[in-house]
Amino acid sequence: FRLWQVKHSHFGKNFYAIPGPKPLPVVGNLFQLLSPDTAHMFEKIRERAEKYYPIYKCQALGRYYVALCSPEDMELVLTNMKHITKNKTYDFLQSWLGTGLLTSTGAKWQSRRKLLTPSFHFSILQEFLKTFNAESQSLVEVLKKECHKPYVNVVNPITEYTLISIGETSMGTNLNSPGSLEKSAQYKKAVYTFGDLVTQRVARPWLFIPALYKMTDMCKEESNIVNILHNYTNDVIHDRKKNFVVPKEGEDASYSTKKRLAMLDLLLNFKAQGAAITDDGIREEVDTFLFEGHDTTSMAICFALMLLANHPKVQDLIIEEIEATVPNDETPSFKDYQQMSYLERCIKESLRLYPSVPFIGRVAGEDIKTSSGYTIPKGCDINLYIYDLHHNKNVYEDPEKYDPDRFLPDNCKNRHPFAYLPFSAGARNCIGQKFAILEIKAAICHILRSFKLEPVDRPEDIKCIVDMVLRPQGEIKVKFVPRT
Ligand code: HEM
Repeated sequence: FRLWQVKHSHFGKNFYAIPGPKPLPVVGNLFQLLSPDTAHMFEKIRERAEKYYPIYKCQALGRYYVALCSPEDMELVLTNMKHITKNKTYDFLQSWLGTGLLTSTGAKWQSRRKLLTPSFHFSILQEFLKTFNAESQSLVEVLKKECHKPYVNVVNPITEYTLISIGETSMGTNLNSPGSLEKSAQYKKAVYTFGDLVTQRVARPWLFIPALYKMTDMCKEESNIVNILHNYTNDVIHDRKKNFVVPKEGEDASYSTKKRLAMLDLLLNFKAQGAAITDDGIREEVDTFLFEGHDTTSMAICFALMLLANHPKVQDLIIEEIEATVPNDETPSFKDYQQMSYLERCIKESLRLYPSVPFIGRVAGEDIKTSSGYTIPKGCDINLYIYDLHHNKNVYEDPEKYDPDRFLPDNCKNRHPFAYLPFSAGARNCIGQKFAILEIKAAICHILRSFKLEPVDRPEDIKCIVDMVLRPQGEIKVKFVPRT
């Protein structure tokens, strides 16, 4: 009866008019969504996106969503404040991230976004650059010890680099002390396990029912994992609290600039001023930023290194640019990195092929008339597939080719403004995008100055999996040859 009711409602009439894989009675598309493994699941999503471009619908056991892959439809959703609420998938992150900036909505999201934006101001990023340069140099030293091997799985050392960097910058904490290393390793493992649990749950709509989920071993595992994740962030906050001195009027705070505080200092200061934020409120933001601020940039650097290893001429051009900008192996300044426009194009192209956040989700806050004439009904979940937008032949010629020149100003000018969305767009775009690009530039610049990269994995060898962040199923292997 419920299904009949939905089918004949305003919601159902519009939803069922949208094309998509044929649903079975009662279970809908359940068997198309369930896959033996997360790499297979990843492939299936790509197949559906190609077959039904620019829009399709899926439905399983009372869960309804519409998938979008075209620039026109992405623009409709991302530019309208009515659609800023995240969809059901994000609810599964809340046991870990609470309702921090990534998962919250409405007035809470608005006030936190306003509060936290200054902690990524470019004057603070200039300060952070000291850390990115120093940590990139430490990364090079780690790679020097590994480069005699036939290859390095870059995921481990690069994740170490990005985790230490976000700890040192936004959190004002040293995650590289002897006591922290084991905990950091546990934390990184827990992030992966959490992502896997969420993916398994999203593919099994019956586990959306809390009472059923609570009876599973997955739920028990999730609560152990969340404990590990929260203990880690509690330590970060505790450590910073010990060293943080509330700045007096007109005084500098350590780890921050004259006028602006780094992210955790800003929250601690906000609380010290008597503002309405609890310790849990601080923890949910630290959880959010520690995760978003290291896992995304780590995967971006790993995929970029693999692509560069496969494109020696691109490496040569980057080296030429670095040498022209910063001669004599000097440490690049903020301005130097800004001038490295070829390096920036290479990173952009790498993020096109491997967007660290491959999809984002929203709820339609009102009916949406799509570019192809369908209506997404109010209240429906929407998945925006950034990965498929970036790989679509309607949007990019020869989409699988790595070609940094796609981002030359002349080659961009006729492209739809929503054709390239690694950092999303609109009000809920990535707050850390400038931080990310600077951190990635510093790592690649230091690595290429010290090593020539040779291919081990080819792009076609790498299978990605469905997760919160775009990841390979296994390793990302690159050979590092020291430059003499
Ligand atoms: C290559 C690196 C990165 C990529 C590709 C990336 C991508 C994205 C995307 C696509 C979103 C929108 C998510 C959504 O709508 O659900 C987002 C949001 C966000 N990102 Fe990033 N991100 C990166 C790095 C970072 C860094 C370094 C930080 C922090 C230091 C960060 C913090 C956040 C936060 C807090 C949000 C939520 C913003 C809001 O809803 O107001 N990200 N990011």
